[in-house]
Amino acid sequence: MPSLNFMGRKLRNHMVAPAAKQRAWERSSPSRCADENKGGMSRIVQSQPLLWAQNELPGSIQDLREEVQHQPCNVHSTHLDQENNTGVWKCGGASWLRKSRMKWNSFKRWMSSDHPIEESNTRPKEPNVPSVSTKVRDREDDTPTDMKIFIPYDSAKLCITQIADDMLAMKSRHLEMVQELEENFLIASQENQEKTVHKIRTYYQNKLNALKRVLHLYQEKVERRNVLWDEKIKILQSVNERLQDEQKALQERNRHDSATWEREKSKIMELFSSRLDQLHNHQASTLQELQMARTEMGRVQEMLQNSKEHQTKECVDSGAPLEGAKARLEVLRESLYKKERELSMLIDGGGEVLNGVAPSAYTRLLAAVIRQAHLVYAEVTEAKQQFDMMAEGNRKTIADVRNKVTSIQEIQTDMEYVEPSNRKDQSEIITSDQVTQAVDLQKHEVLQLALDCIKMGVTPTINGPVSEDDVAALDESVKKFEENFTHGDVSNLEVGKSVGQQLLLLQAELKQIKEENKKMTEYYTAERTLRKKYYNIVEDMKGKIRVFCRIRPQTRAELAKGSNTIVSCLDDYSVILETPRGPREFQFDRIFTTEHTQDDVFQESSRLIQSAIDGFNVCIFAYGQTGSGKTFTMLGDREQKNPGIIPRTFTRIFEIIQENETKFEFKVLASMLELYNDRLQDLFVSPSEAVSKRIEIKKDKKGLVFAQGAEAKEATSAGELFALFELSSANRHISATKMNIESSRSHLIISIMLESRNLANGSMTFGKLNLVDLAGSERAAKTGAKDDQLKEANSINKSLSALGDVISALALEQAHVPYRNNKLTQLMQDSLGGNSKTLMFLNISPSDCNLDETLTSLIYASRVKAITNHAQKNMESKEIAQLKEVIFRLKSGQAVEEEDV
Ligand SMILES: Nc1ncnc2c1ncn2[C@@H]1O[C@H](COP(=O)(O)OP(=O)(O)OP(=O)(O)O)[C@@H](O)[C@H]1O
Repeated sequence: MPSLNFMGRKLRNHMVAPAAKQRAWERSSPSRCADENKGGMSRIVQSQPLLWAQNELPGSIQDLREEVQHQPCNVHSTHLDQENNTGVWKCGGASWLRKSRMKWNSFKRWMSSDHPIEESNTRPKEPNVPSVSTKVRDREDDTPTDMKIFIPYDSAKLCITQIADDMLAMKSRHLEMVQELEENFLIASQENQEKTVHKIRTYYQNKLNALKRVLHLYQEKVERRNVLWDEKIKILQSVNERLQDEQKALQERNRHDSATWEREKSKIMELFSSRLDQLHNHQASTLQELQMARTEMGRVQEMLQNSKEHQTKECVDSGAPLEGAKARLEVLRESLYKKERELSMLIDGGGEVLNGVAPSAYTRLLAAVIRQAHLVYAEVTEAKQQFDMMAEGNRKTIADVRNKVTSIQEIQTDMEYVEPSNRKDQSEIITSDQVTQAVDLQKHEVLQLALDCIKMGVTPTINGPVSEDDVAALDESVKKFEENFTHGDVSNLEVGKSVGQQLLLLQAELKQIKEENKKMTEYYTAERTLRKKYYNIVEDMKGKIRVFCRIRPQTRAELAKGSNTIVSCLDDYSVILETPRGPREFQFDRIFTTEHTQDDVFQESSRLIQSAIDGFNVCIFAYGQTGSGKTFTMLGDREQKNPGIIPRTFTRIFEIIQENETKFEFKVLASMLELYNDRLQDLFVSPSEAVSKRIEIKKDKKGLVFAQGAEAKEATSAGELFALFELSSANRHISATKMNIESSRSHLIISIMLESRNLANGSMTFGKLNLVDLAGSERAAKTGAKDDQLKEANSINKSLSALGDVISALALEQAHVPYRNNKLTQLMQDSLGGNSKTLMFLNISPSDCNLDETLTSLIYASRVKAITNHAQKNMESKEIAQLKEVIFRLKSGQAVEEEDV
């Protein structure tokens, strides 16, 4: 049975009409729809009616294709309507078919025109099944036009139903696809949007971060500057306060002196001003006289003029002379000239004759007054100021008055051009004005002269001829004046002078007291230092553990952070820590500041090296938080430009040995151990070898602690000892903390056994010198330690806390001291509270960022100071030493000489 492919599906259950039947159908349908074939309908449609009448549907593929390809809506509806009318197409499926067709067509249009890509994307072509449109087109091309295929009604119906189903399915699929596409699009756009937003956000976030960093740097800079300024301001403030205090004290002292002086001063000033007033009054009266003389002269001149006119007339009339008038005029003129001379001399400062006083006597009088005044001026500061102010004010007034006088003179010159009738009145006004100004000017000039003379202590020179009577009169007045000065008014001046002198004396006394104070302070400090020194020696003799505190300088990191210094030194023995609750003072045996060198530090500790050689157990150890300067103190810097206690000790040991080699025979043995993660390690062997080595802490019969299993190597020079130390340093554990500082993560214990034999008596001494660089105490959280580092930190803290417990127990003199709690305390047993001289270095940071650690360390070290050791010399007599030697030789199978026994 032949099958049809339709829309990619095989159509089964359809009947293909036999060829004969088809041909008959073709023949019997010549022009069935001739009228309807207006829109170019195919021939198939035109030839249908006959068969339709026989209840047979147009079942050819061509028909279906036609229906599918064209827009048959109106045509087919007409056609179907017709069929309905004829009752052939009765199944009621026309509208259904139409709808399907319409949907199909619209879908086809959508597929072919608008969404070619989507079609290919969403519905991949099956390789062997062509798409509907292609297939139909192919068939159009391939199928001969005269070929007819008849499909039975049932098959067609089924086919159409299937098509409809397909279409519905397809529609729903496409709707889904559209929806999916829309969703995809939405998601994609959303993603795009989010990506863009993310990109923008990241870009701006980066920018913001960079800006923040810059801002942070600036802030740090500003903060650092602020801190510096604050410090400077503080210093300035303290200086200012000190100055203010001093000023207040001086003011206080001056106040009651100046009150007395004020009174005396006003009296002196009154005296001066009354003297000056007298002079001024005299000048004024002289000037008035002069004025009167001038007026009189003017009147006489007028009279003369009148009489001239009269005389001329009379002469003309009678010829008599004007003898009387002339004589009077001469007298007047003479008196006027005299007055003018007096005045000018007075103004020039050198009056020939003043009020009947001769110049030499006048000079003496003036000199006496000026001498007294100058004394006051020179010795009393307030008086000096007052005088200077007065002189300045007076100078200004003189300048003003001179200006006025000049302007009056100018007016006088202009008067020459004024009408003679007006001239008289105006000249009178001007003259009176001139007189007032002249008096004023003289008054101030005299005052200025007096002030200048007082200031410089000189007497103005007066020239001119002097009569005998004048001299006698003046001598009399000078005497009177001097008497007045001595017995009466002048006493005030004396008081002023004595006040000034007292002031000077007081100042000198103050200076002396200050110097004495300074000396006293120096003596006190020296005394205190000496007392402490002796105290230290006594404590040393008693065997107390001595604690030195060393303050390191601020590190670069701390300076960069802008940390403040909170540790200061009161003296060589007291350190003060500024805490939020106020300053706390701690006392130690010695304080070393940043100004102290490695040499200073070693000098203080070198006495103990001699003790070790003398047969004592000596322990020097450094304690402090990480980075506080323990290694710097014990070992020095990495380049060994500033060697610490350990290398210096090596050198010193052999220096002492060399100094005593004629009297003693020495043997130096060294062992170097590390306590890392609660494990003792011999540093003379590599870490890999050390793993298999077991070291145990033991005590010998004398109670001296030693590490069994650790090598002790002999050194015959400082160089050898140093080489041994370098060898051990290479095997040490160090790590970098968060602060990026190379940090010791283990406790370093260097034990130097010093054996000496007295060549004179054969006695043996055994000293042990323990040099310990403890690992840094630290807070794990602060250093950011993790894993191995955290383990290290825990182990270090555990050992240090065990050390703290031992210290507490020893300080409180408890019966049980928990030495055995940790290997560190076990090792240090004979150094702490044992048979030892112990020196502890407490290293601290001066910065506020380490306040907590510094405070803890200071408290810790304060407790250590309370411990008393019982230092004893490890010595054996010659006999014991010899017996030991014999026993040793016997044990080792050597021959024993009689002498030995
Ligand atoms: N007195 C000092 N003068 C100058 N620099 C010092 C002084 N003390 C310490 N330093 C410097 O401070 C830094 C830290 O010192 P150091 O390594 O000695 O500390 P530490 O306490 O031994 O640290 P850790 O416990 O981590 O080993 C070093 O760079 C050191 O040079």
